Amino acid sequence: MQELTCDLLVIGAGSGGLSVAAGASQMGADVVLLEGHKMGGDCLNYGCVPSKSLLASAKVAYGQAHASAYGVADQMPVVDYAAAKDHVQDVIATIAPVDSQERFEGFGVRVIRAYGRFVDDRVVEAGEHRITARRIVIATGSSPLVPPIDGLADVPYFTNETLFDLRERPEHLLIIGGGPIGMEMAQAHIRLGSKVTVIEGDRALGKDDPELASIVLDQLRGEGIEIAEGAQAETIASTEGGGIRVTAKDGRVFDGSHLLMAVGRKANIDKLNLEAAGVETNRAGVVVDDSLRSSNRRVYAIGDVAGGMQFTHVAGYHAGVIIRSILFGLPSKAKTNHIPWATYTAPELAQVGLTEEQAREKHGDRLEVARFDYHHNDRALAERKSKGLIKVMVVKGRPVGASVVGHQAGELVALWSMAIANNLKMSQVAGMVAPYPTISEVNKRVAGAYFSPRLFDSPMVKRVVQFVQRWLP
Ligand SMILES: Cc1cc2nc3c(=O)[nH]c(=O)nc-3n(C[C@H](O)[C@H](O)[C@H](O)COP(=O)(O)OP(=O)(O)OC[C@H]3O[C@@H](n4cnc5c(N)ncnc54)[C@H](O)[C@@H]3O)c2cc1C
Ligand SMILES: NC(=O)c1ccc[n+]([C@@H]2O[C@H](COP(=O)([O-])OP(=O)(O)OC[C@H]3O[C@@H](n4cnc5c(N)ncnc54)[C@H](O)[C@@H]3O)[C@@H](O)[C@H]2O)c1
Repeated sequence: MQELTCDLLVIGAGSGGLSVAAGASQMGADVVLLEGHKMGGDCLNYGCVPSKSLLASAKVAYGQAHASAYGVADQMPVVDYAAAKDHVQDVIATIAPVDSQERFEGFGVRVIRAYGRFVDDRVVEAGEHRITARRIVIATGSSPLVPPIDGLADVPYFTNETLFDLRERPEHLLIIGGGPIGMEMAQAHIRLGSKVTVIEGDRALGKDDPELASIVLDQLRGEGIEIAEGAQAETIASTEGGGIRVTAKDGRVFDGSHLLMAVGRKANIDKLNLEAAGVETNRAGVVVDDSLRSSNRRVYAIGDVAGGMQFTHVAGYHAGVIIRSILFGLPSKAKTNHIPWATYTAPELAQVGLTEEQAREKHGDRLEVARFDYHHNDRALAERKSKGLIKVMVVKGRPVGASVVGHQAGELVALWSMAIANNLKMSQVAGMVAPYPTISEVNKRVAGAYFSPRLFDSPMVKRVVQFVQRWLP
């Protein structure tokens, strides 16, 4: 066993761990990084990157089949599913050097390719190494949750860890779970030529505003995806023809050729022997305070394993929060009110801060909701992507949440993250000038919509204008 000591030990080389290791090492800390599997973690290998790449192939296929509205003949797309997967792997390979062992060794990080396991409150073993660290960061991410559904163990099924390796196009893909993984993969596959059925126990896209989510669901159903809501999968079995049958609690039956499980995540804590370190856990993962510290003050947890919002940009944000505390000993807290998320279906669905329902519950009558429809955005009309809506929840002139559905919703929501993070007023957003014609004018126009009734429906404003006009030379 080789003994090592360091300032900072990072366990997990995914979105969170790599950000901490890169930042801390470049600012002078002595960093050891452990990775038991692939550098880059879920996002690069099995998550964001492959899913968005496959959606990009799907978008091209859909565009070919729906070109005539633009004066270009529709073409039945000839999809080579395996070639689309080659495209996915090519994108991963292009990004991989950024997350590579070589790059991190170039920063001076000692990278050990082994799973880490706590021995006591500040010592971790990994492979042939025993590492004693002043501070330890758990950034071990999450894995697909595979619930104990009757019969599941007896049929072949895919998760996000195996789907991107599948080379033959599924004839009929059954997807259990109508969250972001389920809905993104549903649209990717219907557009690439599979039949798709989504079996959702509650409400599809249930974490988002229902009014906006329904615009996405209408589009997906219009493209041919069967979305069964309130259908809790209860039993799964193979059929005689070699297919798969899912039966819901209420008796509904769904037959298909392939099955994707997309019912949420479980934190990767099993291999860590956290009891030895006195690190408390709960069902969501490692229990942390606002500073992302665990019950062991030397040990932090960030990203998916910390059990909160599970997104790459959250893992990256967490990294910044703890670097401040670990390297400089400064107080630093993670906030959530300005963290956006987006689901990359077409149309996209994005959220930051409170939804209308949450804002109504928290702020009651003080809440005002400004709305603006994509149908009034000239660029969206020119592109024939005018199905969309933005809602901004405003309290005392400041945004507390924004929900966007439509073309580039994920891009639009970033502005509202900045507004909320900096406690900006709606007047400051309205003061921005967006180039014409861009989709981002939607952001300015919704701020304008907040002020319109105050300016255009106010007898007082009218009286002042008439008075001033009488006296102006
Ligand atoms: C299909 C899919 C699509 C997604 N799309 C998006 C998206 O579009 N946008 C977005 O923001 N998020 C998306 N996500 C979520 C995103 O992938 C995760 O939130 C993000 O990867 C979390 O980063 P992390 O650093 O916490 O964990 P990970 O990136 O998973 O990294 C954890 C690493 O730790 C390693 N590890 C685990 N245990 C140990 C141990 N004991 N010792 C050493 N190493 C260990 C693992 O091998 C892994 O490499 C998606 C997820 C999925 C599944
Ligand atoms: N665009 C993005 O940023 C993006 C994309 C994909 C994933 N992610 C991240 O990955 C996480 C996991 O995604 P997910 O879609 O797996 O999880 P999820 O928790 O968001 O959705 C899972 C869905 O499965 C349903 N479900 C659970 N058990 C069921 C059963 N037995 N039968 C039928 N339905 C059942 C739930 O009601 C829920 O709607 C997301 O929460 C998100 O943080 C992000």
